[in-house]
Amino acid sequence: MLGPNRYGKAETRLVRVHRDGDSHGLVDFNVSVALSGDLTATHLTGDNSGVLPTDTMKNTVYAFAKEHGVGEPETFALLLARHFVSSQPQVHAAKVSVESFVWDRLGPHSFRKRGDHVRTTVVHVSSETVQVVSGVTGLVLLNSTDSEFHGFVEDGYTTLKPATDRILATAVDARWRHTGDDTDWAASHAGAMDALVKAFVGTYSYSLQQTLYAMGARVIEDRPEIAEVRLALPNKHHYLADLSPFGLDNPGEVFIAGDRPYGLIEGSVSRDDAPAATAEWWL
Ligand SMILES: O=c1[nH]c(=O)c2[nH]c(=O)[nH]c2[nH]1
Repeated sequence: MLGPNRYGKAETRLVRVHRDGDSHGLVDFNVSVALSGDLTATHLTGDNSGVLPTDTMKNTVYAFAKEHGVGEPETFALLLARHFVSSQPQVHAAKVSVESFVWDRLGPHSFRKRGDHVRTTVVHVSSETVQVVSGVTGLVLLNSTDSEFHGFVEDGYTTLKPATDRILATAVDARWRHTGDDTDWAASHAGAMDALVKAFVGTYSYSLQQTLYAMGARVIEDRPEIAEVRLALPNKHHYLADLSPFGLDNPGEVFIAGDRPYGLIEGSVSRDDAPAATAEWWL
């Protein structure tokens, strides 16, 4: 029996220049489309009469970028998702994901790509429901103190020493689900980012788990349009270098930046009255 299925064009790379006079605007997106609906025939018999080619989806991304311009990623994703659901009767739901790469302006037509985090958007549209999820990935943060970790379980395999002053560092992977589908997306994203960063900076931490909850709670407190936040926080361990063989003291100054393995702390924080999600949206 054929199970759940969907199909689409993944990772269409779109760069849109808005030539408004001498000062140009630049938008740099990676757009993925996934459609689901009445697609049994193509799987079971190869009857493609209900299959909109993924090549057409890619073309639609570029044509819409020209015809409608490209503003906020949420707006562009909603436009595309609604188009596929409303124009193709056999398509019952569309998921459009956008990775948005930020370029800082250097001049009227010159830009420098920001190397760190990527803004993300995933919208799900069906004939009855709309769900908008915004987020960020690869936002690297570090506190060089105000972090402790002790009081943990110790069994026969535990070697970790309690820490009363350590580096706490992570690369934030966060998604947040909006209550509605009509918000000032730019202001909302900037506000959520600000809340995440301020909570990381301002929390005296006894575990990355505690910091995770503080970050999610701060977003929920600051942003009424957001129903739920999901966070995946790798614990980017920094190990104190042992300099005693060289007769050197090392009171929290020289560290070895660890790579793998890393702790991975994941969790969700939601508003008490958050409406239920209408589509799956795990990280
Ligand atoms: O903040 C932390 N949480 C943990 O669960 C954990 N486990 C560990 O070894 N180090 C840490 N640090």
